[in-house]
Amino acid sequence: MTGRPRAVVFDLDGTLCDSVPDLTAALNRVLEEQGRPPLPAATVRTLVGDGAAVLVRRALAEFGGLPPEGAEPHIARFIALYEADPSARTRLFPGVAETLGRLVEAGAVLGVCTNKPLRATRRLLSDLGIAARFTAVVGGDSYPTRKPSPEPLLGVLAALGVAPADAAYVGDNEHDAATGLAAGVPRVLLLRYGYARVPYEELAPPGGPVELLDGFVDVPRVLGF
Ligand SMILES: O=C(O)COP(=O)(O)O
Ligand SMILES: [Mg+2]
Repeated sequence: MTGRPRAVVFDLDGTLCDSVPDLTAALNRVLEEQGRPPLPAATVRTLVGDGAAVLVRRALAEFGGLPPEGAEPHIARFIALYEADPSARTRLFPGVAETLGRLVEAGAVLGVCTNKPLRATRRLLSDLGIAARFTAVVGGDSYPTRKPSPEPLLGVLAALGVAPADAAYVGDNEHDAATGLAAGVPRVLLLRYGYARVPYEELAPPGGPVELLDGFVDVPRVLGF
């Protein structure tokens, strides 16, 4: 890529918004309905990043074991609860709305590539007032595979009509680093305020294509806008 990218694709949870409070609320409703104790938000934060089904499976399996009926009905219940109200306690990280506006004004086309189910993703982007910034949005259930597979990111870029070589990907965790690299995107930025389960320094060895940022407002400068 010479100069600034034509497209910038963003992860959602832990990158654009702090969604842990609403994920925690929906998850704890599901646990409460089974007579299980609630999980603190700090624990739920460590379970996010592989989509709704894995979030519920991890919560059930790691904290009390699978019920006899299995995880499926509880996954469905969680998704229904979360989709109905994904934004009551969820906030954009500082500078996100303004920075997305700057990028669009500077001529970038923007997309979202998240492991969150697509319906909840669309509703959350709309509730947060940023849906119109994105030309293409892909969720964890949009393709047969989800991140760290490159399939969803390649799908967003195809929808945007931009080659991976002309794009940047901005995320917050180990899956985002792996996804960006596997898709052949030359610039991969990670926000170090996010929900990674691996130390950020390990995800971005010096001299490699993955770069660490402290704040969302740094995205345009780092990408040459
Ligand atoms: O795990 C999820 O539901 C979504 O996480 P992501 O937006 O960081 O991909
Ligand atoms: Mg994330």
